[in-house]
Amino acid sequence: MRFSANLGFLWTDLSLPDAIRAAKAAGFAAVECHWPYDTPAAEVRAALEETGLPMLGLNTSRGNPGENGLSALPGRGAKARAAVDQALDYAAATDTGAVHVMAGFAQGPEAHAAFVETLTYATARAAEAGRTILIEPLNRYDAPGYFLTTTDQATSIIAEIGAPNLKLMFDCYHVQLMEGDLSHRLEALQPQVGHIQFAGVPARGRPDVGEVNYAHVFAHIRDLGYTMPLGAEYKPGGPTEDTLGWLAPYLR
Ligand SMILES: O=C(O)[C@@H](O)C(=O)CO
Ligand SMILES: [Mg+2]
Repeated sequence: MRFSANLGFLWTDLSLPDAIRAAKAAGFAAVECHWPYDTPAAEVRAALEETGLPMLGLNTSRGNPGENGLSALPGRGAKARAAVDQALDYAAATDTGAVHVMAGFAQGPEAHAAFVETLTYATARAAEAGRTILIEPLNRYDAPGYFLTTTDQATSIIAEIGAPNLKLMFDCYHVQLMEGDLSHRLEALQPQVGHIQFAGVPARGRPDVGEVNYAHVFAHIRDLGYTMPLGAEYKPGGPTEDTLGWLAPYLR
């Protein structure tokens, strides 16, 4: 198994380039981030080249304070497309494979239509550069009112748009809180999955603490033939190095 360090949560005490170096030193095979826009892309690219780690993904902007993405917000289409452009430009400058297009807090048919419109734009633009667009259902405890909450909703949107580069971000943490049944869902949804993330449930801490047995889940993912690095997207609650005991068996 190979793992990707999510630098939105891990090593947040370091600059993004130094966090990339720390992830390499700890044995991660890849990195991913949330919103890297305050760091010049050239600095991130240099750290990626120095370490040899790929950047797997980054997110579109959340928008104004209190917002959590713009793509499903009726009347905000121009801003949503600008966020997509910003993310794809940063991805091009850092050779990042995927962009997670964040839906935002919205409900109802108009939000659905807005989200489909933004994703249609995003997938067409991303396809020109061979990049993937990800959509991610978030749980109702952390993101109450978020538009995208279940894997059923996500796969129905993916089917409606029909773009081969539109994929599901299967975050085991969110899926466990909303739906459970991780093993069956991972198996059934494998064709639509573009990236997998994980964290301990329910505290979103290190993965070897909580109600999910990740040693079992990781073995199941391996047995399904999935070979991409899995995204460690958890809040360490202290020095990241002190939380990496779960990783050690996979580095031998
Ligand atoms: O799970 C998450 O929260 C993230 O993957 C994210 O992209 C930001 O909401
Ligand atoms: Mg996630």
